[in-house]
Amino acid sequence: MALSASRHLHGQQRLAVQAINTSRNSGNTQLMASRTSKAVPVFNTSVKTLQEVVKLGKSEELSNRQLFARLQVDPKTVDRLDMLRLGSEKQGRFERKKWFRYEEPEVKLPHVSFFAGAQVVSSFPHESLPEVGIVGRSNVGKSTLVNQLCGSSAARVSDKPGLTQQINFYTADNDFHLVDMPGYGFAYAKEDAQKHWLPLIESYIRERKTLRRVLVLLDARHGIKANDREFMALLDLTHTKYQLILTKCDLVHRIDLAKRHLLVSQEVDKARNCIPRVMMLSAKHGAGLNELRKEILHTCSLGQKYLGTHKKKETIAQAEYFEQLKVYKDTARAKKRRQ
Ligand SMILES: Nc1nc2c(ncn2[C@@H]2O[C@H](COP(=O)(O)OP(=O)(O)OP(=O)(O)O)[C@@H](O)[C@H]2O)c(=O)[nH]1
Ligand SMILES: [Mg+2]
Repeated sequence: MALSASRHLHGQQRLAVQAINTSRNSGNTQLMASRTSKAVPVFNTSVKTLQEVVKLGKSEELSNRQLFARLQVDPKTVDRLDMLRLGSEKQGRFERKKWFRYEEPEVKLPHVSFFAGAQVVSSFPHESLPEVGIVGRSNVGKSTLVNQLCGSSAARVSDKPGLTQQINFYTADNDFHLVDMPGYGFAYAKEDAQKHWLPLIESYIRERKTLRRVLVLLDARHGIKANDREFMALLDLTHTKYQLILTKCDLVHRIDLAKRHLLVSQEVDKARNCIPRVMMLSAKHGAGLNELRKEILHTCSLGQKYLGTHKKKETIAQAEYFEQLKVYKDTARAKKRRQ
């Protein structure tokens, strides 16, 4: 597991991250940024723009936080987050008061029930149904996600990190399995326990033939951390398909969420086994869960069974929403002109 984090990065991304690190190490206290310098437009324009920001960071010795603040987001992306109710909103002046909302058609997954827990490889259950594994740092919300995806309370959840201490297998109506793993990067876990879990997770990932995809959960407030990179390097090495999910999106303002999404997407752009689409959700508020449910169903080849008329309903709901959004924006523009 002790794989070098930088090995996972590619060419330009590595340069960008190195430059960000250099700017961080070179002393953030001596800030040379002029207040008048322009924000660099970034969203939707891929690696080139990240380089621009990094160049700016180098020339002005900005910290990561300041670089982050300089990123600009595409209003269309913010509208999309708004539609899916992802990200928090500042109260007061920045709060959007709306009389309409996107009535997202719900995707229902079958209830899950716990059927096996494994602390050693020999306890892994027999390989039968397609499996989706859930990994991530401790306390990122893995067990909560298992519950929220399937509307159950089968998985135990705690606000203290390190609750899940074995690999837990949940079956969804004998159609597929969700596999909840212990978290990594938990500093207070007894070293023995950490030493035990990591090889166990690694064995599961290396050996499990029915494993269709691994969902790597990242806290939207922090993005990709060093131990996430190590884990992703392992997944690349073992040719395991994986996808990144930003969780706890309700705790991040939507502009910052858009920026975080951009940076994470750019970092994994060229990772060999990573699905390029980085998903966002809030297990607490339910935002983004439908998108992930659909992704899981398609991964387990269950789309036809569960998503029969969903696409049609979704198209109608979206058309209605965009129509109302247009009216809302036109009214707001007219009001502004009158003032
Ligand atoms: N605000 C917010 N809190 C969340 C969200 N998802 C999970 N939490 C909270 O995060 C805490 C940790 O959740 P768990 O599901 O136990 O996290 P875990 O990743 O399984 O943790 P370990 O088992 O220790 O690895 C709990 O207090 C949850 O209520 C979310 O989307 N938003
Ligand atoms: Mg857990």
